[in-house]
Order: sequence, then structure tokens, then C-alpha cells
Amino acid sequence: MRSYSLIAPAKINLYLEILGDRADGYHELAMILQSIELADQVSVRAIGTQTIQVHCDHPQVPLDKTNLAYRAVELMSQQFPDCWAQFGGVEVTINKNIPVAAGLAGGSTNAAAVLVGLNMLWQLGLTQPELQELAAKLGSDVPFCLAGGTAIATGRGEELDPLPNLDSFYLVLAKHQNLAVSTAWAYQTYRSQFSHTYGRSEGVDKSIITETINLPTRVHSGSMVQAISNKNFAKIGQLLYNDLEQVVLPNYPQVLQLRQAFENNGALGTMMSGSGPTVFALCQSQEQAQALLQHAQSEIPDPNIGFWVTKFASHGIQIVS
Ligand SMILES: C[C@](O)(CO)[C@H](O)COP(=O)(O)OP(=O)(O)OC[C@H]1O[C@@H](n2ccc(N)nc2=O)[C@H](O)[C@@H]1O
Ligand SMILES: Nc1ncnc2c1ncn2[C@@H]1O[C@H](COP(=O)(O)OP(=O)(O)OP(=O)(O)O)[C@@H](O)[C@H]1O
Repeated sequence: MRSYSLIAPAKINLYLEILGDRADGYHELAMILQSIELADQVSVRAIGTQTIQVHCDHPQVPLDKTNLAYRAVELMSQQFPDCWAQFGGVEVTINKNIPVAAGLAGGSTNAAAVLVGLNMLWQLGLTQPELQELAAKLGSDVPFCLAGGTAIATGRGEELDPLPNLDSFYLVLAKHQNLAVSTAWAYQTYRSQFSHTYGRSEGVDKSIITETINLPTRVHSGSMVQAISNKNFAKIGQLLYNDLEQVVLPNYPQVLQLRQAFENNGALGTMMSGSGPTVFALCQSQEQAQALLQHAQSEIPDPNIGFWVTKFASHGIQIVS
């Protein structure tokens, strides 16, 4: 039976501003998203039985309908019932390298890989915009994971405008392995505490966050877009921004601690990714990233913290074979 193997990169948020509440319960966003080389490998294979089977080598990843890759197969089978009938069921195998429940869109990128894989397996010939439309049905981050690179994301995160590539940037990621932050909780808490500040470009009252950290002032994403267009790495580092830090940092001191460790040890910039709890630090070289990792590790010698050195990527889902 035919199978396809795909590379599914993680993402980080260089900029995340919450602009307002939406009637559908989601939030209107202005984000700048960036793919990174840290990636899962996903394979899709046609199987004889009319079933969906998901395998994953990471014990925390569910294998049932709650797996976003499973939901991607289900969506495709509903959209293309003739192919489902003709080609039979689908087996998805995920080799997990992206930390789970990390704010790095691990599940979203697996789902995006399944869409691309089934487009090949079922010889559908779907165009990129058609795949993007299906991706948006699965989750707000899935369309970006499909496209990849560097992009502005608006709406609830699904409307994308590409930006120039920044693939010479290195970064260090750090995550407490036993910590997970619910994305829904982070957005709801932000709404209940900060909705009165929507649209105020001068920023919000950050006094509830400990004064030991130097939080950036909210700037319009336009300044970041300009810094990216100019490939001004120092400026990009200074302009990193994430509104969700205002609810996650006060509630998760471990995330704040990682943020401080990076800030004190010479990163170009440091920020929490998405709804956390992963924190990243930007560096101009692999050597600088390794040195920063060592500094942070010696400052917080906790075996439960995972560290990764990786690089910006200029691509989304890639077909390997
Ligand atoms: C935090 C980010 O990862 C940043 O890129 C995304 O905004 C979240 O993307 P995602 O996990 O793909 O999000 P979804 O699966 O669509 O939604 C998860 C939950 O996040 C909240 N959510 C998400 C996106 C958005 N624009 N507004 C929201 O309020 C909703 O409560 C939703 O129930
Ligand atoms: N394919 C998948 N890979 C990892 N987790 C998955 C997957 N499908 C479903 N999940 C579930 O989703 C939860 C969130 O995992 P995921 O790694 O996607 O989080 P995330 O990186 O925070 O996502 P995002 O940044 O899109 O909010 C996990 O706790 C897990 O139970």
C-alpha cells in the first residue's frame, strides 16, 4: 500500500496582540508567526480496513479522536467520501520531537501534515488555498503550520500574509516538562482581566506582573514587520511581544523564571511562545545559542526542564518521500 512521509515543523510567536473579542467566542488577533526547524515526522499510509489508526512514540499524545491528526483524517473522509470508499482507511504514524502541550503548535502541525499527505495519497490535486480552507476548520494555528515560514496572521489566526524569510536566526527553547497551560484558559483569563484595554496602543497595566522582569511595551505589529523586512535582528529581539504573558507569567512562576534566566544571559530577545509554557530566546549564532543554554541550565539546575537549540525555518509541511 502507498505511503507518504512528511516533515511537520513547530512554530513560535514573534508577536501576539489580542485586539478584541469575536462573536464566535474566539479573539481577534494580530500575530507574527515563525516556523522553526524542530519538527515531527508524520507518515500517512492507506490500509485495507475502513478505520483511522494513529500511532505515536510519545506517551502523552492521545491516539483517539482527540488527536488533531485523527481529526484531520476524519475531516478529509467527510469531505471526500468517494476517496475514503476507494482507498480504504488511513494509518498515521507520528514521531514526536516537538514538546507536547508547549505552545509550539505540535498537534496543529501534525494535522497540517495529514492534509498534505492525504492530498497526495488520494491524488486529490487540492491547491494551497483549498488546503488552507480545510486547515482552518481544524484549528486557528493549522493554516500557518501548512504554509510555514514567517507570516502575519490575523482574524483568529487563520488569515495569513507572508513575510520575508529569516532563516539565519538561531534560538533556544526551554520548557518545564511537567507543565501544561490550557490555551482556552489563557484567552478566557485575558478576556476577563484585560478586555478594557483592547485597542489601546500605549499598552496595558502590567503592575500585576512581578517588577523583576522587563516586559516590553505593546507596540503595533507594524514595527515588527518593518524590522523583519529589514532583517534587523537586534530590533526583532527588542520588539518581541505576547499579550498572553500577562496572564501566564503571574500564574506560572516557573515560566517567569525561565524568561528571567534567558533575559539575564545575553539573548537578543526572549518571550513565551503562544499560550506557553515554552519560552524562547533569540540568538545570532548557534554558538551563542549553545552558550545561552549552558548559562540558563546552570542558573536553574532542574532536570525537569527540557532545552532545545534550533533555527528559524523558511518552510511549512514538506514531503520527504
Ligand atoms: C495561542 C496560539 O497558539 C498562538 O499562535 C493560537 O492562538 C491558538 O491556536 P490553536 O491552539 O490552533 O487554537 P484553537 O484550537 O483554534 O482554539 C483553542 C482555544 O483557544 C482560544 N482561542 C484561540 C484562537 C483565538 N484567536 N481566540 C481564542 O480565544 C479558544 O478558547 C479556543 O477554544
Ligand atoms: N498530534 C498531537 N500532538 C500532540 N498533542 C496532541 C495531538 N493531538 C492532540 N493533542 C493534545 O493536545 C494537547 C495540546 O498539545 P499540542 O502539542 O498541540 O499543544 P500546543 O503546542 O500548546 O498547541 P498550540 O500552540 O496550537 O496551542 C495535548 O495535551 C494533547 O493531549
